[in-house]
Amino acid sequence: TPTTSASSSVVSSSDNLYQTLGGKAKIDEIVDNFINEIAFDQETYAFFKDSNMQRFKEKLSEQLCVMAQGPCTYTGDSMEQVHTGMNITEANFNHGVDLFINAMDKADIPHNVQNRLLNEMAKTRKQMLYR
Ligand code: HEM
Repeated sequence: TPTTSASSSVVSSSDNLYQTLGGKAKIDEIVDNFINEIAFDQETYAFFKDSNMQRFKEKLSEQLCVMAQGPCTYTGDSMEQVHTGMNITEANFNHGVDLFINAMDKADIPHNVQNRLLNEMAKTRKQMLYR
């Protein structure tokens, strides 16, 4: 815990990401924007054409809340289970991340905060690629 004013400048990277993002309302806004990005993107939409987007919306919101250390429980399937059979390439993944960044931009999430969430998401990358 920072005890001096000199160290208070680093509090923004050790505070609660969920709160910094703006809680559940902001996460849901990002998820709505992301689904809109997917709907208008041929490459990524191809993966989702048979998906239940209402379920995706709920589970992704929970997952992001957990990744941001929010007060949520993830009730979906494991990342390996869900993405197996899709053969997601690194290019597909990176393109999906670009759409997610657009979704965060449209929700007015500052870039330093975006990077913190992206960093958490990147940790699960291996569970999704080439499966
Ligand atoms: C860090 C990045 C990602 C995260 C955190 C993530 C997370 C999730 C979550 C939470 C679900 C819902 C699980 C459930 O229904 O139980 C899901 C489903 C899905 N994801 Fe991802 N995902 C990521 C990347 C990707 C990428 C890059 C693609 C494809 C390009 C993709 C394609 C899908 C599809 C198609 C579904 C729906 C599966 C179905 O219809 O059952 N995901 N993802």
